Amino acid sequence: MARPLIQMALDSLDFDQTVALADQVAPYVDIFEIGTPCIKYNGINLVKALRQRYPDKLLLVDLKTMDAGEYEAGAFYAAGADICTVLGVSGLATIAGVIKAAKKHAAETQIDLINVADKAECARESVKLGAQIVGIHTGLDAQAAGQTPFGDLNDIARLGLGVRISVAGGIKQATVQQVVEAGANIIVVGAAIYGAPSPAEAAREIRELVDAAAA
Ligand SMILES: O=C([C@H](O)CO)[C@H](O)[C@H](O)COP(=O)(O)O
Repeated sequence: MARPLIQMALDSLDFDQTVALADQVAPYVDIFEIGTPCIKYNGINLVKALRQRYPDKLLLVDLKTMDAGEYEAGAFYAAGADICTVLGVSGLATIAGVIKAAKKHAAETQIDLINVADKAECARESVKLGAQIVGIHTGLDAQAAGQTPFGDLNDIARLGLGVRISVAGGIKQATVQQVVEAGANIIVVGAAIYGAPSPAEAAREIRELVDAAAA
């Protein structure tokens, strides 16, 4: 199995704390995600700052675009994003717009299936349009209501879409093995790292667990 990637969800609102957290976990993660609240609060300058500080890391901007796909995402790809997210619920025209913007910058598009009713259909159509990553995502509010991403991950993995699958939603040390075995290629971790007494130590543990599960 190809080594799954670990994506660190940087979900603080504070610019300096976000960069400091990135510095702590950098040795153990493959992708820095600028989370949705963080990008709304800090804007494109944070993308530029992380791009300059980490030229070799993958950088995902969790725009969760809902409209004006090409227009909104284009600026973030130009600033250095490798991946931007677009909501599956936005519809195919918006998804196509983000994909068009990504192609202009030789970058990638991730579909976020959060709150999509027919996830299989949305994933299939998005992949036909050219999306490279399908994101299974139980958001923070849904997590608080007791939901998990595991059932959806199994359903989407079974489709054999031939693109990478990302999984997000409360993934922690105890569930890393399960999601790797279910077929996730990108493991997104936020609170289990930034909420730990030592984020660096938590990220190191997760790296070890992901690599062991994939071995
Ligand atoms: O995308 C996220 C959330 O919707 C806020 O934008 C989180 O970054 C994602 O859920 C990962 O964080 P954890 O669930 O805390 O691991």
